Amino acid sequence: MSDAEATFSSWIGTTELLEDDLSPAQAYAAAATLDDATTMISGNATLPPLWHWFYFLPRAPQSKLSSDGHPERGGFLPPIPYPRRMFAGARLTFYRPLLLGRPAQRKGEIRNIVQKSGRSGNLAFVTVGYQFYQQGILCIEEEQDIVYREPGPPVPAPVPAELPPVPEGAWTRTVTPDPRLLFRFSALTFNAHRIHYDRPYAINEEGYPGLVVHGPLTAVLLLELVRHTTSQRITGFSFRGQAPLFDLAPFRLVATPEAERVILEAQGPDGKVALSAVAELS
Ligand SMILES: C/C(=C\C(=O)SCCNC(=O)CCNC(=O)[C@H](O)C(C)(C)COP(=O)(O)OP(=O)(O)OC[C@H]1O[C@@H](n2cnc3c(N)ncnc32)[C@H](O)[C@@H]1OP(=O)(O)O)C(=O)O
Repeated sequence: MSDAEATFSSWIGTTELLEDDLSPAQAYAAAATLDDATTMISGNATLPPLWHWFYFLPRAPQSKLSSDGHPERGGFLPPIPYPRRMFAGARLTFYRPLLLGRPAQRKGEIRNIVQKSGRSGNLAFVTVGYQFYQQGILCIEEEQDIVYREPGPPVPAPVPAELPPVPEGAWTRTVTPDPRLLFRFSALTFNAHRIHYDRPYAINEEGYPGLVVHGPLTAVLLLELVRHTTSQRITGFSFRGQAPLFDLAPFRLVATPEAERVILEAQGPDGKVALSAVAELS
């Protein structure tokens, strides 16, 4: 066990309970942000997979935000001393869709804290489990990996290169991220992390070459490509962020269907995989 793991092990098992009434207003805002004119949003509609990320928003008062924009650590999340927070990945099982306009509960729990040494320096991964309930029934189970990096050299911008060939039968979409999209996604998720909308901060403080695309935004865009292309039910989804994407160039989404699943990639302008994912279908 590393020093950091020993120091913060008492956080494992910490829980948090949030309630949300799943207002249709937030789903309308999500549909607008995603340029989605077809998803039905009404009192009895169901929430598409991953759209629960637009609910159960953080409630830290302004005076309790850190300089990076996230709520101060040391409450539900442990006070890991590495300053650069990123969303590293998640694994989800969708048992039944949440219903809009009805109260729902989110139970959160700190499940694990692991220190690793990566090419970018020392890393601490915090795994957070979430369970979503409506009328006492478990609807979604989720595990998120949040990574904290120590400060390191500036992250270079990807060098544009030819993209790899698209596999036969794959669905693709090119996304041009811009500050308007990133700002609206930050607003939807009530995420004040400055790397997504404050360019001088992202470059001068955290060492990125531009605004950082939210991992959850890329994940939502990939799963929306699946949802709008197949009529099969999405029962599971997992993803891992391998390299950041920036608002400096378009990136490509590639979805390759297999028997009961879809293999997903977000490819950066350098042709490398920035985020890999799998959607399970039934
Ligand atoms: C919202 C939100 C924040 C965001 O949205 S931030 C933007 C989205 N996230 C990203 O762009 C993260 C992209 N990933 C990276 O930048 C790098 O993968 C990362 C996490 C910095 C690690 O890179 P390294 O080169 O330093 O690490 P290595 O590849 O050498 O691996 C070292 C060990 O760590 C494990 N590992 C690496 N990446 C992940 C991952 N995504 N999930 C889980 N584990 C990971 C890797 O397996 C190695 O482990 P070993 O046991 O083999 O040593 C918000 O803040 O809310």
